[in-house]
Amino acid sequence: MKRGQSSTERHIIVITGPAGAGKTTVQDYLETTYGIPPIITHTTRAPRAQEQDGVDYYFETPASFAALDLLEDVQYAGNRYGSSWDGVERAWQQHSIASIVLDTKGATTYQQRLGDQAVVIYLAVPDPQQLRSRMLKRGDTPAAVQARLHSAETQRDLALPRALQQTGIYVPNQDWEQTTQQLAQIIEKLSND
Ligand SMILES: Nc1ncnc2c1ncn2[C@@H]1O[C@H](COP(=O)(O)OP(=O)(O)OP(=O)(O)O)[C@@H](O)[C@H]1O
Ligand SMILES: Nc1nc2c(ncn2[C@@H]2O[C@H](COP(=O)(O)O)[C@@H](O)[C@H]2O)c(=O)[nH]1
Repeated sequence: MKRGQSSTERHIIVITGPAGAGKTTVQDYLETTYGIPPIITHTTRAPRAQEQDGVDYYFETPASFAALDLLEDVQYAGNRYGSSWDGVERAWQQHSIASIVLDTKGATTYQQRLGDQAVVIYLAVPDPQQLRSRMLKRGDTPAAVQARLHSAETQRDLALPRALQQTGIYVPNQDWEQTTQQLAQIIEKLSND
């Protein structure tokens, strides 16, 4: 299959939403529960405690990031992030459904470029105090949490963007049990496509 060629059988679950909403938690759950492989993306951000190169991200320098052949890339809270067709194809070699965690700008790009192959899930946690306490609980420093919450990108991602309102699936992530039930419905529908 050529890069970007449309296929009815292969899908990417694009998980988006504000910082601290639970996107990585959902991605990990989809992998452990359904065997859905994550697409690993690239960033110039420094690794957090416990994060590993090649597992959580490919951690890049500004120079190595600039040399990448990327499908899309963004600036988020002062760092660069980007994803590649190679990453998508590597995940699709393992499973017909893959997942990727993106900001809402990247999610919009995936929807525009992949059409129905991109299934966008918007994880909603509308209360910034809840996002703050989740990031603190995760181990982020208070200064990092403050900077992240005040970034223009997090403020933008607090709401589902207009471009995703028709096709994006709104998933409130307050009650984890309810979240997993909604995820099960999404996976069942995709598996029957
Ligand atoms: N439904 C939930 N209820 C309570 N806590 C949750 C829920 N979902 C995720 N969390 C917790 O919230 C914290 C942030 O989750 P996670 O790191 O997955 O967010 P994220 O959206 O990937 O954040 P970022 O974009 O900043 O990387 C984690 O400690 C996670 O365990
Ligand atoms: N458009 C893209 N967004 C990405 C990519 N990889 C991660 N992200 C998003 O960036 C922010 C910040 O991530 P963090 O790990 O530093 O908290 C978050 O919204 C991610 O979803 C990417 O390749 N492209």
